[in-house]
Amino acid sequence: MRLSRFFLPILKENPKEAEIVSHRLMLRAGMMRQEAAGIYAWLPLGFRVLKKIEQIVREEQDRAGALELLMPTLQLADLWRESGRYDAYGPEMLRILDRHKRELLYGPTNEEMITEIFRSYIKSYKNLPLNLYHIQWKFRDEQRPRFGVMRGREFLMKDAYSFDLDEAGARRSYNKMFVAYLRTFARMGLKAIPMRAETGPIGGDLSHEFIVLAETGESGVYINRDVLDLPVPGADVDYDGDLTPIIKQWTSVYAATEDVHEAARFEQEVPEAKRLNTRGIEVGQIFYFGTKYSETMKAMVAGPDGVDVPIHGGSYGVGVSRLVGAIIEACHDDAGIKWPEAVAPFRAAILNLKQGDAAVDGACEQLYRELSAKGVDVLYDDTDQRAGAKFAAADLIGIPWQILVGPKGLADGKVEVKRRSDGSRDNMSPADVVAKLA
Ligand SMILES: Nc1ncnc2c1ncn2[C@@H]1O[C@H](COS(=O)(=O)NC(=O)[C@@H](N)CS)[C@@H](O)[C@H]1O
Repeated sequence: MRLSRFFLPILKENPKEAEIVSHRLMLRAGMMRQEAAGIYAWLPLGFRVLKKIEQIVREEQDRAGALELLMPTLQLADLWRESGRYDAYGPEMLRILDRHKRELLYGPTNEEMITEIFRSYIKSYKNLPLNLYHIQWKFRDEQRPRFGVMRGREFLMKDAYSFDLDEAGARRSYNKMFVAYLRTFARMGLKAIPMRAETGPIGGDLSHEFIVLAETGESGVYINRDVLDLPVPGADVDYDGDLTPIIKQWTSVYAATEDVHEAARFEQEVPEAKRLNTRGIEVGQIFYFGTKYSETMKAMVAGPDGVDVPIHGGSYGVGVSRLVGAIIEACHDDAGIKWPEAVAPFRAAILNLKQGDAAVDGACEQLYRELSAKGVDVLYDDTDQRAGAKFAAADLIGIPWQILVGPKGLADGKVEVKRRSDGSRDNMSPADVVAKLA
């Protein structure tokens, strides 16, 4: 992508409404624009990151055996009356009347709708276990939307829903999602710690939140530092095998949100030097809620003995749009964002340090052509800004690799490669840059 042809409305100043670094940097880096309280337009640079995060979530859901579908954002109120949550959900629910005065709502979550879909087709335990998911926009009329995409009103969520014959089966489904979440967040360069949590409006009696440590996080957390060094299951993890050793390993080290924290146990179990009380950002939450929805909504299957029983369910959410902010909270410095390569909007930026100089222009064009031909996502800063402004922009938007092309280096057949994550620099030939990044 040539920057002269892109749409990247970088802000010079820090927007005053931004209270946390991710909100400030997303606005300054031209990644998004607020259209209403808690409602954002995703501009091209931010949208590229959102799609990369979404794709990692999708790949790990698929690896765990979940099946992707897409449910609508609008739902019938009557569906929520069946489960008894229509009134219980309260003012966070955006209620809508259509032209025929039919009562609709903008879905904050989809337990009811997925249960309705399930019960319409599945009647036998032989079709279980089943895990259906989608990646869809949600609306929650938060009292105080704030911190940019961290607590929005319209936000993108992956929500998966599992269906099993009994609790044992449902726990196996729960464990698959637990492992998939460990892998998902690790692939984004995050350490997301699974912690026991309250179940809240979703319900049930078993839930874990996956929390990224960050001072600006809304959740207070208490952990044994050992949890930060536990191994994340590899891509070859056997989802049809026994996952309980992995779950046991990750849940036997103390990690709890403040709502379920047990101070006495923490003191007793965790050596002083290993105790950490800090804050974190909830990037995902998983729930086992048994027959909460299947009983009220009559989602039954005939068991092995032919008798109809309500299925045991669970739901599993990931804050896809929140993750854009969470990753910035975890990966930034004073100059701007430091994207982990897996989610960066572009892998490399070519900075032409002397626009109009034939040798420099030629070298940049050749690098741009060769890297693009090898499938490397490149942003070529071919604007006529001075070098200092180009350095600042590249640091701000957080592209992992910067390729600085100037007349002096070129005279020696070299360009400078800067690694954004640690600031390290290397001089090498353009051909070696292509070999390194392709
Ligand atoms: N207002 C919000 N803005 C941005 N992300 C949010 C917001 N509310 C929740 N999320 C994200 O969405 C994830 C799942 O939301 S949730 O309420 O915990 N779970 C559910 O809704 C279940 N139905 C999971 S399928 C959260 O872990 C969080 O990362």
